[in-house]
Amino acid sequence: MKLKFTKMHGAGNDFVVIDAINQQIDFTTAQWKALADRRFGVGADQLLVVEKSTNPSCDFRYRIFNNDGGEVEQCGNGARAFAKFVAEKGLTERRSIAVETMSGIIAPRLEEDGSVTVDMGAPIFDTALVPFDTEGLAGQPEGDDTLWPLVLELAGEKETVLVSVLSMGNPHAVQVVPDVDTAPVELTGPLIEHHAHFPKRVNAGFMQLVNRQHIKLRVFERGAGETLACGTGACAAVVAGIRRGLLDSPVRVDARGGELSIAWAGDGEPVYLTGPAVTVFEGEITV
Ligand SMILES: N[C@@H](CCC[C@H](N)C(=O)O)C(=O)O
Repeated sequence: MKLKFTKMHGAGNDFVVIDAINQQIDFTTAQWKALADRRFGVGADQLLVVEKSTNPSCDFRYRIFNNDGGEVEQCGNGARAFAKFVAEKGLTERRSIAVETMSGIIAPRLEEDGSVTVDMGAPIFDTALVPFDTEGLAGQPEGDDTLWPLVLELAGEKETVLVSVLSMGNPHAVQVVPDVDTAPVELTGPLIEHHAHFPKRVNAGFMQLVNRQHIKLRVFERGAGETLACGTGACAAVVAGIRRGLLDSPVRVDARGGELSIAWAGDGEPVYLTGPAVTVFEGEITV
């Protein structure tokens, strides 16, 4: 079967975007994985699928598959690419759309300057919903109920890292590091991703505070490894920093592939993610 696709990126987090409204798609996990493969396929951190929604208050349904073939709940940079894709393909005339995802409705809006702002919904702190199993963990530090001590096993040695645990529709564990360039992202990222206390695995964020409205961030993503940017990771890091009293909204987030901006007014309020969405090329592949 021949499949038409568009290669896009958002601050270097790259995607294969597929119109499943005008094409019939019924892929196995192995086929998703093959398409995302950087040597044998097109190559992408995530595959994004555009579908019709059955929810009358939504314009589209948005499905997300990680590079490892697994379907996941949310993707922030992908949401910006999604909004640009449906506009460029003429699938909608609207500049603001409501999009059904596995973890609720999000609302991307195309800005005049070409960037996209997404209402990502409110962060979730209930550990059962992240999901995060707190049984057997040592006591939490005073002041923030989302901060947890996580014990990692590194070459037989135990090391405790303090992580803020929350969900942006998908699970995140964010820690503050002195310098993102020397942070042990490749070493501890996989250990955090697969930590036994996260039954659905987790995205591991490493943030460096530059000032109260500016951070640097690296994210070791669940199912994709370290990416050049992670939109939900940026939302989670800023929410964690504001809750810990370290940051003030809005916050500029420097990822390795570009700059994002995050605004959040506090508990119960939605997080707004603004950043670029770029079309790289169109293609057709036999799958
Ligand atoms: N790159 C994304 C997040 C994609 C999903 C993530 N790897 C997960 O498994 O939850 C973003 O921009 O948010």
